[in-house]
Amino acid sequence: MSTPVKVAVTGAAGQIGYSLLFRIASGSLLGPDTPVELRLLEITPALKALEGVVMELDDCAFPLLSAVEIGDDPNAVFDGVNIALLVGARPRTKGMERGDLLEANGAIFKPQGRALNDHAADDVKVLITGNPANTNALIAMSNAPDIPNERFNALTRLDHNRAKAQLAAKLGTSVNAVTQMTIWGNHSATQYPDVFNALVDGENAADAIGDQGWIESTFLPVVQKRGAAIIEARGASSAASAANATVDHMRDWVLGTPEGDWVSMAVPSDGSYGAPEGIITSYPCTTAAGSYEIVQGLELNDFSRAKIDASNAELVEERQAVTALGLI
Ligand SMILES: NC(=O)C1=CN([C@@H]2O[C@H](COP(=O)(O)OP(=O)(O)OC[C@H]3O[C@@H](n4cnc5c(N)ncnc54)[C@H](O)[C@@H]3O)[C@@H](O)[C@H]2O)C=CC1
Ligand SMILES: O=C([O-])CC(=O)C(=O)O
Repeated sequence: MSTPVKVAVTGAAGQIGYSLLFRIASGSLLGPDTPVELRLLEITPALKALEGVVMELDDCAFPLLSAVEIGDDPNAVFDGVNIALLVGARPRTKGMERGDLLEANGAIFKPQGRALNDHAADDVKVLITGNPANTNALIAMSNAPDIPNERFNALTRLDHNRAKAQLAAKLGTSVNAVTQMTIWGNHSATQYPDVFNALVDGENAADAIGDQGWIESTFLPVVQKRGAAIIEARGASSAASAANATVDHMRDWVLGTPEGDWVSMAVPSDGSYGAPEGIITSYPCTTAAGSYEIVQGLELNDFSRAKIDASNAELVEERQAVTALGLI
């Protein structure tokens, strides 16, 4: 067996943590041949609950789980970590938009960015799930000048998976038939799920749907507002599906995407497709050998262009807000 990979998870005693840790320890993240060491960060009052979760991890007797360490000091917990999954943040409740969490949650990511900068392994990859995910990732990245920017991603894979599921249901096919789906922009209600560049059984998805009205009035709002619909139904924000998407994103980043397909990842903009540089925005990406590339050369019609520009404009506003708060 190889040396254990050190995986940090913040907010480990929370809802998402309760699904995520067991998936990581069972081998879903890095495969059946890679042992993992978990480094779990929580705020001090949640450490007792976290001890209970660790007891449950012990009771699973996972063959791949080599060690678990917990703590409330990011400088200690992030020491030598190769992967950091930053989940810990307050979730929104009914009636809130994710951006309403900027001030409260943004403050968490500045010290965590610094701690990663000072203590993580040289190869660290950082994925931000805690909302508002794109701008929290920008805060963490901006406070970690020694870590290359492209090692900071934010999660839009849940939106990507939701879009695939809605499309497959509409066309009465399997999710496996849906490829080349893209979420553009912010993980917020302005995100743009793009069916014009997606394929269903190899055919253009928009052509297969053949109904612009359904795309605009049903598909887009259902995907954009799915998080709110889950809060309405469950009384709490999505957790198991968010943990699943977090695993999907990091697994693909480390292990690679399949030939002929891509995934949605919020990554630092390099100006591709006219996105302003210096924001973290969702793009179609392929990955290989632990690195991602933004898929180039896709055609965007005027409808798509306007939606993507609006979502990126929202990210610029969020960046201005956190700049004014002194977080970046
Ligand atoms: N990007 C996405 O697709 C999704 C993002 N989310 C977001 O993920 C975040 C976590 O959601 P849940 O697990 O449901 O929330 P939760 O409230 O159940 O758990 C959050 C945990 O984070 C901990 N925490 C707070 N401050 C911390 C800090 N400074 N360091 C370490 N831990 C800290 C809390 O003590 C709590 O245990 C929320 O911001 C939520 O909105 C949720 C679903 C999807
Ligand atoms: O909607 C929320 O607040 C939680 C979340 O990000 C999602 O489910 O997409």
